[in-house]
Amino acid sequence: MNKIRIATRKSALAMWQAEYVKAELLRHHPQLTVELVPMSTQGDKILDTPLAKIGGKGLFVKELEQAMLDGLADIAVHSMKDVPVEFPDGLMLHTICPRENPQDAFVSNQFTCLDELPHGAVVGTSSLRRQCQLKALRPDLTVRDLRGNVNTRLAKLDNGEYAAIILAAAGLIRLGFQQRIASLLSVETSLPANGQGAVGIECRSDDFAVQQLLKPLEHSETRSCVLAERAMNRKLQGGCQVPIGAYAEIEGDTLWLRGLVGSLDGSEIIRHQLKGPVAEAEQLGTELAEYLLQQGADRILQAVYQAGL
Ligand SMILES: NCc1[nH]cc(CCC(=O)O)c1CC(=O)O
Repeated sequence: MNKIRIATRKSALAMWQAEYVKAELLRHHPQLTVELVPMSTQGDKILDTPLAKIGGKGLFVKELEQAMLDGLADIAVHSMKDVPVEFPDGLMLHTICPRENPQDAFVSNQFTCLDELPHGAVVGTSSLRRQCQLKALRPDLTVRDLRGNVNTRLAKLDNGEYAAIILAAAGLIRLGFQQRIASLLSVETSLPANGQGAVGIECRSDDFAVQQLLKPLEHSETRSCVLAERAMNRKLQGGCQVPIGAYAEIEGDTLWLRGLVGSLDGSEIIRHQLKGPVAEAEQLGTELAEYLLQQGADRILQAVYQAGL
């Protein structure tokens, strides 16, 4: 094995992440040749429809997966947040890299934080999870859909269409837009999405040569956290476009997992948290989901799906 081809989306953030993996691979294996194979996904092509309405899982990953199955690429680099909780036959999530800041960021040219927003202000986000938590805190706000990659979203804010927008801090930081972050939303205010801020690497399940080369890029703490968060989503059977938050932290040998499921208007939010051994990360995620389901999460999610999303 002397060459690795990386399938990646073409957005600036995806290219940054692929370049990061390329640099890490070369740092650990200086003899290796690494090539990027940029491609467009459905999620990149359909720009005029709110994400939640396009439906279908894996909107941002399917084409990359097909490229690996067809032997046109060896690995795919993803934002873990966009990766469905189940994998197609023949492919696996092999590596989870160190997490960037997992928080949501408040970005505005006029206001420094949520509390400063005037009554009825328009806030942009295309995430049902962010919408639900925003409306729970500030029912007066108008949440308006905001699609597009990070650069597009910032441009729409600058056009004056929104008083503020909410984005993942990780994407802004990676692209050098840290100074655009007016403030970070605490995880209590806006519980992140499962996998937010983490980069994952997918490869063919039987490609042991590539898997060997990927090993040094793995970050075991991030892996445990992301596995717990994904196990929660899997049990809830939530796609990436559902008002579900899941966030894990590690303190010593203990994993602390927080989760929530909410209604679109924020009028109802079911929250719970669990602590347990890091070694049982996935069981914790499943257990937390079971608790949320008992508390009525299934009823809330059914209502979300029936709203035609
Ligand atoms: N859904 C798009 C997406 N996928 C990953 C990130 C940010 C980076 C990350 O979470 O790793 C974003 C943008 C956003 O949510 O603002």
